[in-house]
Amino acid sequence: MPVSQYATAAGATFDAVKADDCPLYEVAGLGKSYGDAARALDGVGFEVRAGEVFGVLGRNGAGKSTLVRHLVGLLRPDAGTVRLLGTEIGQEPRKAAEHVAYLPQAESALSDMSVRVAVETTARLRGIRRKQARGEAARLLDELALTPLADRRIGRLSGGQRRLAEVATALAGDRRVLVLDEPTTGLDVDTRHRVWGALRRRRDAGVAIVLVTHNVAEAETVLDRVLVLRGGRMAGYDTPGGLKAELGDDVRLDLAWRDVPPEPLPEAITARAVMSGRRWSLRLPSAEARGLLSELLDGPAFAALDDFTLRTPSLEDVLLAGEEQ
Ligand SMILES: Nc1ncnc2c1ncn2[C@@H]1O[C@H](COP(=O)(O)OP(=O)(O)OP(=O)(O)O)[C@@H](O)[C@H]1O
Repeated sequence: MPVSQYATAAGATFDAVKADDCPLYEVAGLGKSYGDAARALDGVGFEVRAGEVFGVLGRNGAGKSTLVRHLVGLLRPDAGTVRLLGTEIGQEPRKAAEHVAYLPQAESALSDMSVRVAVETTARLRGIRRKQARGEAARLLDELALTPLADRRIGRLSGGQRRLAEVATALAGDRRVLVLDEPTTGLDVDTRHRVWGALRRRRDAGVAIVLVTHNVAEAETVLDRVLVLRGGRMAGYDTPGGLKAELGDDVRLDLAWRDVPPEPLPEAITARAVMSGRRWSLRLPSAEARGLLSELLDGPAFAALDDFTLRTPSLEDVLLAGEEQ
């Protein structure tokens, strides 16, 4: 298999499969049930290539964690196959251990270590020599602004600080595949952006990143391709732009009322808006949205409006689309 050298932001180099070579992951017809419950995954198939951030999106219970646990060899499929670098993962579980860094939703194994020791130890376990591991840990902590917390025990950090330390350990050791389940949960906005930046740099260095996240609006800036899961089935598989194009020329109209919404309102609004207290939101064809908005702005309802926005669809709208129809 042809390989080429990529340098990562952490300073190390390693052989990574080129983006246009064979995919790192090939998943076909994946199915999984937990006992008698409905299928957690059904007929899921996709590829993940080097040098891309591949997003797995979906609502709670859609099957995202079940899917990534298959990618790292922690679950065996009931149906279908998961291939990593051409080999079926169940037949060679060591391959995942060798090439993939996995960040689960909750990581407790590292609680007793300091941040620095956890990152260094993870790098060592991933085959990096002691001196290099020390250097890599220092660079990683610096990159993620964790240096001030380097000597604190992970178990004694705040929830967000702990999550960031766990992200740092996932990035240690320059793995060619990162499988990250909700890496930014609990992180503040600056820290989330720092993590997105770190992921982008690794993607640019040829690393393949599988990313599960509920921070869809932000993740959109980093995602190259996306798999949308709904009830364990594939509801979309494309670039963010391709998925949004499927929504046609629809736009989203968000309305925030000062107090109680006035009556009467156009039925086109009341019948279709998703209402969350004073905030209403609806997706509709752009021409209709413009008409409705000017009707609202010209009528008595205008005085009751606190704010409104009319915008083109986002990836969040793609996720919402199946629920609204
Ligand atoms: N260990 C388990 N035993 C039984 N059912 C499970 C188990 N783990 C998950 N499930 C079920 O499988 C389905 C998919 O769960 P999964 O955790 O993969 O969803 P998810 O998309 O990761 O959700 P979330 O966004 O809430 O993390 C859900 O219906 C869930 O209840």
